Amino acid sequence: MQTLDITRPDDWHIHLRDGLALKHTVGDASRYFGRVIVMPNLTPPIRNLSEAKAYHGRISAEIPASNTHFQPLMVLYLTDNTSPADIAEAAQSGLVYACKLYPAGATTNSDSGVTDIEKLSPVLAAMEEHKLPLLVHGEVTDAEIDIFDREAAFIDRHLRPIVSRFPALKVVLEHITTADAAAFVSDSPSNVAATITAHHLLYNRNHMLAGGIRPHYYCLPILKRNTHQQALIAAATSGSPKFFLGTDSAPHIQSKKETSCGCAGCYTAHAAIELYAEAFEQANALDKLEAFASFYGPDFYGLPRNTDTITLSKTAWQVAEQLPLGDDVLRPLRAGETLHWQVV
Ligand SMILES: NC(=O)N[C@@H](CC(=O)O)C(=O)O
Ligand SMILES: [Zn+2]
Ligand SMILES: [Zn+2]
Repeated sequence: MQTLDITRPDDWHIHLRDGLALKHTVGDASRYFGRVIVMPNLTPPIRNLSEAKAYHGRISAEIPASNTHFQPLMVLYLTDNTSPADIAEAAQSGLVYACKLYPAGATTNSDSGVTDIEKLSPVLAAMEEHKLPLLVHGEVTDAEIDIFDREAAFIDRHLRPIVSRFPALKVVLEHITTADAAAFVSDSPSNVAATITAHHLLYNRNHMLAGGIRPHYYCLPILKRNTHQQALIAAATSGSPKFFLGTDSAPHIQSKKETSCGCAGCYTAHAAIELYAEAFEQANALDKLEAFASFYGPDFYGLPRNTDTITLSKTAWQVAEQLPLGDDVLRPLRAGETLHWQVV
């Protein structure tokens, strides 16, 4: 039987939600991930240190007592009202590891996001000064821009200017979906990086739309055409330290996905590293998985790499049709289908 030992991986982009859901999301995420960067897009969002502390407490309460490897890293949600003082306080706390820019209206729970990125300059300057990374949902929100072009448009309109105006600011373009994003990140200085999800490595828009519409593949930024998928696979398996693991596991109850106006987000926390292993194996690049999953993320954030390991084995297993989410259910990615890798 084929096995693969890798240094314990971290997830640099995950949605754990809140309340009753935490039991299930934390349960799945904490199986083998070390650190997870916890997205702050709750309603209301996590806007300052005191909200981050309270949320950290609610997450920590769901970590099994026997688990000594799992560590949630908190993120602030930038709004039009975020102040440089909020940034200084968060940076000095040791509890907050980044701030997230959601253009208002770009994605799930982004209504409180930033309406005018220009006005964010004092906050970005404070983040640069306090060495707090900026995490970006990189899509423009203009109704006239085609949904498949929103990431590329964001890079040209907003990201290039931010990167050149704040040259020491660490920037992570989250969940990239295009060749344009991969090229932008590759061509930028070393303070600019990107996370890549397993589902954007495994799928393109044909999987979502050809032969029937499959709402469980619908996420934002939306799956693009195959040529973009190929560029993401090339980036993830390139050995470049600018690209690292961020699942964007984003749970929504089944009834909110399978409806006339379904929510955006794919749930992958039940099988995250297993899905990445499949994608890397398909690209003949299993030897590149460890650095992508376990080295480049902490290196970018300036944190130590994990020192223990996990073992993957090539053993087929079937994903459940449904998983609990609070007092409801969700349909995980690949529900009812076979996966080929398993964590021992
Ligand atoms: N990716 C998604 O489609 N959805 C995420 C939000 C996000 O990461 O943009 C969610 O919170 O559901
Ligand atoms: Zn996003
Ligand atoms: Zn996300």
